[in-house]
Amino acid sequence: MAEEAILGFLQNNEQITDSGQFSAEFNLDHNEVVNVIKSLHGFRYIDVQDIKKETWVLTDEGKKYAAEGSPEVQLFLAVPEEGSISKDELQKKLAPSVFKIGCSQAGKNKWVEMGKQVSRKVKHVEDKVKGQLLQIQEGKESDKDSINSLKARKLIVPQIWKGYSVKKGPNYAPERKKVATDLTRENLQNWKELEFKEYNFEAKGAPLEAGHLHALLKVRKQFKDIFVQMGFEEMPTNNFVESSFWNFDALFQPQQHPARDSHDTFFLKVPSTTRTLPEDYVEKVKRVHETGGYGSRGYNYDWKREEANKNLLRTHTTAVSSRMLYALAQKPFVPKKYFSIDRVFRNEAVDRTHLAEFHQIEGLICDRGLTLGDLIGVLKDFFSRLGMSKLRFKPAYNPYTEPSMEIFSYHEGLGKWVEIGNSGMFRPEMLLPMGLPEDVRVIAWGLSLERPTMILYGIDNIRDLFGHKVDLDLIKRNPICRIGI
Ligand SMILES: N[C@@H](Cc1ccccc1)C(=O)O
Repeated sequence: MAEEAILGFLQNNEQITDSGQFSAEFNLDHNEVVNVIKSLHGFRYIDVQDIKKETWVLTDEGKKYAAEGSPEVQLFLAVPEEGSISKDELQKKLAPSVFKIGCSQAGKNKWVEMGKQVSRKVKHVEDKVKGQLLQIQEGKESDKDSINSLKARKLIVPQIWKGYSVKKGPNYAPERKKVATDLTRENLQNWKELEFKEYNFEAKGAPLEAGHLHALLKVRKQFKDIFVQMGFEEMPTNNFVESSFWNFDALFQPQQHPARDSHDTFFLKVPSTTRTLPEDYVEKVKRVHETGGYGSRGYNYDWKREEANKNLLRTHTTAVSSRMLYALAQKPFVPKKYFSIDRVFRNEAVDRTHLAEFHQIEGLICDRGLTLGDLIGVLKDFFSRLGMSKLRFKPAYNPYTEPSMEIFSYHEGLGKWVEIGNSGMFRPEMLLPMGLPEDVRVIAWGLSLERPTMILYGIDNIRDLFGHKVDLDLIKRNPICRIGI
């Protein structure tokens, strides 16, 4: 229908100036006309030019008044011709919004006298608003004043109308020839008899159903790149199961510490204990817990080997750092910069911001004579590479670091300071039993991977990001969000 009309019209006329008017004249649906135009254009039967116009369409409220009359007229008609009606009575007769708007408009128009009693001030009124709305609904031109007043009352909104002007194209013919579009076996065998559709190099093609990287993986890669640029080596983190010894004891975390409770930590049933620990070192750790040494008073309690042997799911990647530092201490000293990004587990109540497992990012530098100033300098360098240059530090407590500092950053988007990590200098009670030289200091910090990822991707429920309820669509659609420069 539309195709015949367009090709037929162009046979006798130079052009279709406006596909909208054309559709109205020939009583065709404009959407259908547009589809045909696109298809004919694809085969170059026609040349086209876009037309964009601003038109007005009725809002839901506007449509209601176009059908039922404006609120002011509805209100006027509800007031008796003679005498008056009480305001309460009038209110009962009308919908609440019609009453409210009707009162103010009919009052403004001086159609009614508004008091406790309401009465008419004029004999007849004309529903201009309804008339104007109908005119717009029918696609007729309206004057500026009515457009402005309807717009102010939110009864109409602008809409961009898109159409085309159309001329004959290089392949124009009054009737469309059937062309072959696919390179099938049959089409290739009959190629001499067939005409093939021209190849469209501009066509978008079918969207690819490819794999998509999870947001956490993308952000992890960025963190990894930053560490590598700063000269850090990655620690091996492939052991989710760890002994309490490396997770807690080696970190000078006393055996009565609440984090070592099964309410906070997942302990393993099978195998419930570790097989081997370095005995000499265990002895030194026991001593520093019980009686101190290296300038420390220790905790003064009975340190139990069975407690240290218990297997658990590591609660922080600092367990890996303690293994690595111990290994480092067994050889002639060389300074090191280490990092890791991997999973840790905590026995937590799950809510919008907590899961029982998450990822920790951890960095440490081990060298002679490091100071708190070095730690602050490294943190400023590290976080500025993430685009966070406004930092604040708050004194904090960790059993294994002294001093310890929580790290806060000013988040421009959220307009407030947010906690982004934890840091500190490992205690001598931790480093000296390992056998590291006395002047070696270790500065370290840790943060979660989930938190910056949620901020970057605007996700407010961690369960949408990770776990069995993860939103697969989000993974498909998520863009590359760059942190830093
Ligand atoms: N292990 C700490 C982070 C941390 C790492 C290194 C030094 C200080 C703190 C945590 O779980 O929050």
